[in-house]
Amino acid sequence: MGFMQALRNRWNSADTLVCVGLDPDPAKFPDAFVDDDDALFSFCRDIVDATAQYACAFKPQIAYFAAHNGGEAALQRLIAHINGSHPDVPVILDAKRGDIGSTAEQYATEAFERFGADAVTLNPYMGRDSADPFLQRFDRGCIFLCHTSNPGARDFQELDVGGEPLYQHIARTIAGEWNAAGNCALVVGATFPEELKVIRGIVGDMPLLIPGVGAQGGDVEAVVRNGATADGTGLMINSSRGILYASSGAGYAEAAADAARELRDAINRCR
Ligand SMILES: O=c1ccn([C@@H]2O[C@H](COP(=O)(O)O)[C@@H](O)[C@H]2O)c(=O)[nH]1
Repeated sequence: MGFMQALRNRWNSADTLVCVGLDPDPAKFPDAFVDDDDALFSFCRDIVDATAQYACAFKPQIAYFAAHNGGEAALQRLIAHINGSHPDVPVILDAKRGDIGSTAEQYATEAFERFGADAVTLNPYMGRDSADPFLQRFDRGCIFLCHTSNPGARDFQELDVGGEPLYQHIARTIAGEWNAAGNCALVVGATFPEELKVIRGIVGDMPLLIPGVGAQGGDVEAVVRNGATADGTGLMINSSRGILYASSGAGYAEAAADAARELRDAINRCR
């Protein structure tokens, strides 16, 4: 089954739009991991197992693994663990890749074969040929940056390009020309709810990955009101730090589960 179908199944069967972000930072780990040489994997595994029932997707951010010796091997084992123990929950590798075609081929192999991800985040800045190696993988999700959650998103993404802001041109191009196989989605920050509304109007029912609630302060109610599709789905609302570090004590996994459940419930109250 491809990423898009797995995502729709998960939205419906688990009744959740929560994407659990996996951004492991050893400096924030509970004391229980001080002497654990495999802490990146063990901490994330515990979070995954505690939150899977509330997740429509998991989103490991590659930088938090690649920053450490052995971290990429830990990421590989973590995704294998998710695929083995929680096979209904798709995995989005947040890597924001984008390069000339021959290099992009290698990045596609990295995401889908080496790491076994179901979808990957991509930067569309280098254009169609940089995206083709990913778009041709019909069973995998290609999630392109459209309007990001950070303050600097305005620097380039809102520049006028021929009568409309660049982010709207990106949304229109990807929803139209690039989405022939129906395997595209967009990243839109929760911190820009008005832009989210405009993007939803352009892309129809295309799934949107929404970072920026929780630690970045995005408003859940505004996200659901402006971003959900008519059937109350269409969104993967990500929280990373707000779930991972809900507690630094011995009950970190239970606290993460509580945070994920509370986010699911807050979202569902608005649907
Ligand atoms: O526009 C974007 C694109 C990606 N991200 C990533 O999402 C998470 C957010 O983490 P929080 O702790 O929930 O703030 C992180 O992995 C970012 O790299 C984003 O924030 N904004």
